[in-house]
Amino acid sequence: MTAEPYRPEPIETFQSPEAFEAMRKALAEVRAQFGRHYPLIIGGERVHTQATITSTNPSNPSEVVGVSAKAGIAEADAALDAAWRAFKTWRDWPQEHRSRVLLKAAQIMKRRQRELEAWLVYEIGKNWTEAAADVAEAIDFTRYYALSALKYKDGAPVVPYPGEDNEAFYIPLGVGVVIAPWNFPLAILTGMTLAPIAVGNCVVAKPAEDTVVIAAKLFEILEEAGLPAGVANYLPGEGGEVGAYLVQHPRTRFINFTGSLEVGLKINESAARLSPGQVWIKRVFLELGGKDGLIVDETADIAAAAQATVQSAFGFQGQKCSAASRLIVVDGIYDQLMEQVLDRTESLIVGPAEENPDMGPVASAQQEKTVLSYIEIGQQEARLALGGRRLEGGGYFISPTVFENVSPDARIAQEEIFGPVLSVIRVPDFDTALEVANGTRFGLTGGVFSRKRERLERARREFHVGNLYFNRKITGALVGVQPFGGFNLSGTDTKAGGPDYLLNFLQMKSVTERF
Ligand SMILES: NC(=O)c1ccc[n+]([C@@H]2O[C@H](COP(=O)([O-])OP(=O)(O)OC[C@H]3O[C@@H](n4cnc5c(N)ncnc54)[C@H](O)[C@@H]3O)[C@@H](O)[C@H]2O)c1
Ligand SMILES: N[C@@H](CCC=O)C(=O)O
Repeated sequence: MTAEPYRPEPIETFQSPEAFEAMRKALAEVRAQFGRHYPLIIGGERVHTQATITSTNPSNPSEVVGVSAKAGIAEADAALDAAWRAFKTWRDWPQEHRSRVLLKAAQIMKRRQRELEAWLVYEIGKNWTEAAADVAEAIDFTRYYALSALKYKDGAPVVPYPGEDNEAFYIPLGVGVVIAPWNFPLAILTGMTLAPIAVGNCVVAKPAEDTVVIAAKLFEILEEAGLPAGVANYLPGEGGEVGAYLVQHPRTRFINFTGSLEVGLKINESAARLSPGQVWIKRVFLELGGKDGLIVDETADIAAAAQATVQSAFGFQGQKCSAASRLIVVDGIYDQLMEQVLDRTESLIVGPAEENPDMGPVASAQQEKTVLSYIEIGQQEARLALGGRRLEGGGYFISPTVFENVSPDARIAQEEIFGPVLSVIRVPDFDTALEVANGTRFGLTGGVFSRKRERLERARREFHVGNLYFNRKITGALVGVQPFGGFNLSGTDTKAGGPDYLLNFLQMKSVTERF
């Protein structure tokens, strides 16, 4: 098999007239397809249900982007059956053949890049570049896992032993359940689905309720790429119902979950309990929330720090697990830095995602409610320096919000808000900054702006997060370049897009023959 070596896709910024025009065209074409129905896909069959999920445009919630079928318990059982049937053959496909299907899927995504971006703009309110980053990451995951899978095909070396023929090789686990969030609804769903599939497993995938249409597009692409029926089953439904059912099911072998801490803990507990008839210990991978801190010390490049802060805090309206939600500033440069942070934040344009503003709407009515409730809490705990308002317009628009004088143990400094709200904490020195940065129950991303080598080296050792960045923004990990996943209650540090990720979905078998 010949394939280009893996390299991350460049992320389109739409500066060229060609890219700009292509995106305008894609937006118009996608808009013309609003309101379509998407059935479940179980064992390759289209399954329509009485119940449905309606996906709307957060920039204008009266617009229906699409409607999906909604799985219940019967469909979940059927999907697990279909996946186990498909597993009987998929597990034995030569690795090159499996990888080839994924490489083809990546190529189809690339051909449909602008269209997929347009769906993301409409369905979840990403501006064009954020949508482009999501699609590029989906392509990256697909190619990276397709190629990484090849390294396991010949098993692992073992030490020779006299009189015996010994070998150790990898086999897939079986059928797993993928439960995805809405915030990277293409990239994360693609990565969590295709990693296990790449090495011979089959999955039942439940996308988030708010992003069923872009998920349906992924399944169209997998089918077109030649993935056999039943290997990946598309099963939108309610998390608390069908998601919870799949998690506890005795025939679920592993659970690949990305989402909130609250749901992740429920899943962990449920999966740990043995269901009647279950003959394995479920593997559970949880990638959860963050309360990510960015430290700026008195030696930092202030303009660069201000720019990175605003990008990290407000990109995709702060709805990234990696978003900077705490800015921890050492006293000496506080006023200078804050002047620039506030200036930059104030100049951000918020509006319908289709118009490619700096910030679109938050994702849903529920998100809007949660973020506004934290803004209210913030007004009691700290000083509102900027924003703090719902904006005019039909969508879920919230102004980028900055709180100053935030105490390290305030709720807005400890709880994940998952919206455009930045808490600024002033500290006397770098030692305190590090202590504050580590002072939450999470440990996902973090950053330091400093020109002092010894401080960067100390942070390298002591800043306890899965993804640490120096002198740059703290979002936008690239597949294969920055393996992604957090410590503490941010999850199981599964490291999506990392060199060992696929091992999570394999088990090693050792066979000895006495000569
Ligand atoms: N660490 C990471 O890599 C990462 C990446 C993206 C998002 N996140 C986190 O995801 C969260 C935002 O996403 P969200 O709002 O979609 O999260 P969520 O936990 O509300 O939902 C995630 C998924 O779980 C399903 N679900 C809900 N209840 C369930 C239950 N009882 N059993 C099984 N499934 C259930 C939902 O339907 C959805 O598909 C944030 O906390 C964010 O930090 C983490
Ligand atoms: N991997 C993404 C975040 C995913 C979670 O929301 C980043 O690095 O910014």
